[in-house]
Amino acid sequence: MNVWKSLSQNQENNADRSILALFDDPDRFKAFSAQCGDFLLDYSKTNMDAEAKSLLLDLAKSAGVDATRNAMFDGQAINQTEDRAVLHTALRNLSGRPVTVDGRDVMPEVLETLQAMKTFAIRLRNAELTSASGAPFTDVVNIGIGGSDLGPVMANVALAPYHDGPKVHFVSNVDGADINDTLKGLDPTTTLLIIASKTFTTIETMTNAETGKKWLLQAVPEDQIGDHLAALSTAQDKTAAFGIPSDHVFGFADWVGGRYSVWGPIGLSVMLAIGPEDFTAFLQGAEEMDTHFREAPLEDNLPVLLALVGIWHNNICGYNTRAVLPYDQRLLRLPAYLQQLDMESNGKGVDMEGNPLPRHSGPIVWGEPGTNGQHAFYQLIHQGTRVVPCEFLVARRGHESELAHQHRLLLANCLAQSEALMVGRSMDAARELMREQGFEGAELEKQAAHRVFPGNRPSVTMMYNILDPKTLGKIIALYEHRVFVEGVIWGINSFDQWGVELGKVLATRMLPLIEGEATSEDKDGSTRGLLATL
Ligand SMILES: O=P(O)(O)OC[C@H]1O[C@](O)(CO)[C@@H](O)[C@@H]1O
Repeated sequence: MNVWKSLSQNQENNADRSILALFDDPDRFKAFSAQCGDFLLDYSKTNMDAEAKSLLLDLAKSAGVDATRNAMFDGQAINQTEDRAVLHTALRNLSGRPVTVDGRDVMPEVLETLQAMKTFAIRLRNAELTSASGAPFTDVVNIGIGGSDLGPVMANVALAPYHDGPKVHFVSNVDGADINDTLKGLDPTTTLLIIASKTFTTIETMTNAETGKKWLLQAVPEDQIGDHLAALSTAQDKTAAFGIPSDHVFGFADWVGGRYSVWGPIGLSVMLAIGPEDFTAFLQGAEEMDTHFREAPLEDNLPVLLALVGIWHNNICGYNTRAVLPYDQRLLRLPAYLQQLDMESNGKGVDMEGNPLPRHSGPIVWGEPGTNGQHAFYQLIHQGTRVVPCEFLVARRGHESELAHQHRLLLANCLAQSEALMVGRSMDAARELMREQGFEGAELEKQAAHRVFPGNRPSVTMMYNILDPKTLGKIIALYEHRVFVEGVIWGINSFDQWGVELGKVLATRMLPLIEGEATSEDKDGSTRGLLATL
């Protein structure tokens, strides 16, 4: 029987399996958790049993996860629709181990660029590299969108305790409100604008870059404007045309995907905020996870296991979303970051050969930090008609040692939520509760029904010592490889994003209609109707 069928069979045979009952096995936690250093992945609170786990591992083996992973790390062009290697891992290959693309070792150039970023960051942070007036830069604005924004924003918020450089801001949306509100409080004479765009053609970024440049020109002489600009891009001809001096341009190759780019030049704003040393620790954390992913056997391999949990919930149990719930306020932007990483990578409908997929690909990823979410959408997670697998992340300790009691409360809430999801509350327990409150008869029955928690709802918990740069690097690399493994199992290309193209093309054609320079005759009735109201 094929493995997919065996997995479905396992699930059908155990449709009423109780997650809690799986803990009758005293070794359940040990067998269904794995570690990479202090980072622990607990997937014991899922309804996966030993047979299902073993079948899932067979699935990973038969899909060739090992071989494709090696092909990725070795620089083969696994992004087939763009004929590109996929080498974000080279950006954190601090060992300098040779990585060849088309017969050429790319590592000398990668390390040289990293060194150039460090030199730039040190000089700016030490006020050796100054604004046109000679004053130190107080503020840095990263103008970018998608992968040229979400990664640096997420890391910047996550690493707030390590900020000791200029204040870093982010502008992404083409909505003028974004740049207007960001620049409003800033002084152009002490602000550096970083234009972050892999292609240097993205309409939102280039429009905001022009607006930003005009804002600078109000206070900075035109011939010195270059002092206030930097660029992060693969398109160095375009950065020069924009007026950015070559020593303020940090390039990278096309084998770094946008949503995988925070590790290189796109991370410059993070490096400016936290300093090169902490940025290097961020890379080291990712490098550690890379080594673990390459070397740990599949059954102990965190990215593989997290991917298999995802496949189990999505394809076998039929749960179509997953909630990322960091009990770590500084991971506020992690869900948004993972939405791009996961949904842009694995939101695909055809396999490598272009054939329609026989089963669902990537799930809907969403989330918010706890405990805030508890007072918002957890109602649905606990009592709604849909099952939402949850992914909790929590540190063993916080940075605020003087507020350790608050951290204990945070931990208590995190652990209580996964317990509540699994254990639930039976009708009998709810009746008892209502009886204690003086209800009886039909009213007791009615009130009790509202207080039942079905339970048996799955979650995974990831625990780490503290959210430092190294741990953040590990978390992000873990999720990158998880997305990769899931993609390999579905047989899709996780590294292109053709699904974003059509909207871009239509927006370009729509603009003249909005500006009244073209007629809307060939548009559908809804679009015509909407245009008519402008
Ligand atoms: O860095 P760029 O080239 O401006 O692209 C920004 C983003 O746009 C996308 O291409 C999707 O629209 C993302 O994949 C990418 O991260």
